[in-house]
Amino acid sequence: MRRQGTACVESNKAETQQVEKPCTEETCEAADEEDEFPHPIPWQKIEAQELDCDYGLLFSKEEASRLFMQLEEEVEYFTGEEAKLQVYGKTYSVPRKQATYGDEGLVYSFSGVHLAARVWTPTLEYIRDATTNATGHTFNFVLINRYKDGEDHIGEHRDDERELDPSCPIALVSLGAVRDFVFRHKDARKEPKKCHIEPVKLELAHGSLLLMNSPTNTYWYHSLPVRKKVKTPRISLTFRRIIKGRQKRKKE
Ligand SMILES: O=C(O)CCC(=O)C(=O)O
Ligand SMILES: [Fe+2]
Repeated sequence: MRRQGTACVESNKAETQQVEKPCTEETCEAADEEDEFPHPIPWQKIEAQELDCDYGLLFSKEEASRLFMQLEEEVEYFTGEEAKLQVYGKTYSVPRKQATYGDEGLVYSFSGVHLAARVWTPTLEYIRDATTNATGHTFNFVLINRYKDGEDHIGEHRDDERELDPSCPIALVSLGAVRDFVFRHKDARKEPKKCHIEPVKLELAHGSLLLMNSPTNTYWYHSLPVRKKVKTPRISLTFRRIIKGRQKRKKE
């Protein structure tokens, strides 16, 4: 992604990050003029050893709420077998709802499931294009996760599937309830711990965009932990670029 000349950041309450100082109105304007993308947003850089992310607010609260409601009408989530997950030969229910949309013929495979993309809806195209305008990257696929409340979650994983284009970051758009998002370095997970690398914890705001740049997903696992106090739903959209020739076949 290309960044504005000056980072103009409020705060995303990243617990372990240094927050850059907000810039003045003049420097923000100057940075906007320099930017080649039509929808420049104030980015915050989030860095740690082998972790490189950019975080910013892509949509205002009002627009994010409108998009959330439209997605509630439009998105068709998987049910039945497609809503299950396979780990070491065992089948589990996914503790959230999932859907995939994208360019024709795309299939995304992970944890033993092969998810075929439905055709983009108008709202998904709008969010995808806003993400492209803000980042300069194009995406041909989106995985949508819907968490009905704080009981729904996603366990630690890396999005390192071989069909993902390594030159394209994963762009995570959040709508709805604010949730914690935790990165943990792969060497800090196993016992005995190889090294002490602190986790990186973020709060993903309504309307926010988190760009996970290379090599983040090679070294860092991420999760959205259970948060029992959260009583309202959240939708996450992870826009990706899949290399067509590398996909596995969809299971018959
Ligand atoms: O809900 C989130 O923000 C995370 C989703 C995620 O990690 C994924 O779709 O791979
Ligand atoms: Fe992920």
